[in-house]
Amino acid sequence: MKRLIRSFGFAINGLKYATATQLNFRIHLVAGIVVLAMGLAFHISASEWQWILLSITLVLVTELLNTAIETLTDLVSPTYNTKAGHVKDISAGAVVIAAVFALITGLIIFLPKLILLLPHAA
Ligand SMILES: Nc1ncnc2c1ncn2[C@@H]1O[C@H](COP(=O)(O)OP(=O)(O)OP(=O)(O)O)[C@@H](O)[C@H]1O
Repeated sequence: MKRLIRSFGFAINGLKYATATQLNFRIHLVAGIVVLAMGLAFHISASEWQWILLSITLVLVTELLNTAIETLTDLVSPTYNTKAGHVKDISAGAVVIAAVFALITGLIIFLPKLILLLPHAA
């Protein structure tokens, strides 16, 4: 049990490090909170919540893995190296794919609800 709590503490340290050092992670965290608030405001359905939570999780997890890969790359290859550049670019590409997925999901769920709020939509 003590070991489990210790491991959890290390994981929390990782989250703190990513939040403190990565602007993109902070931006995605805030975007996730805004989307959660929108979900509450629009009373979205259980299946819509599942898509939203999956999207937020996917973006934050890829951001964290990207940060870990960037940090490891800097450690292994502090000077310029073409392969190190590819590793970072590929890792950043994974974040972009997750973010596009999240954006499209958000548009599918919230755009019709936002359009209904427009004055002429009634
Ligand atoms: N050691 C390196 N060798 C070759 N190219 C590199 C190296 N480090 C970075 N690059 C190139 O510069 C880009 C930006 O690298 P950087 O480490 O600044 O990532 P970043 O996404 O800007 O990081 P951060 O999230 O910290 O702002 C990489 O995607 C890669 O193309």
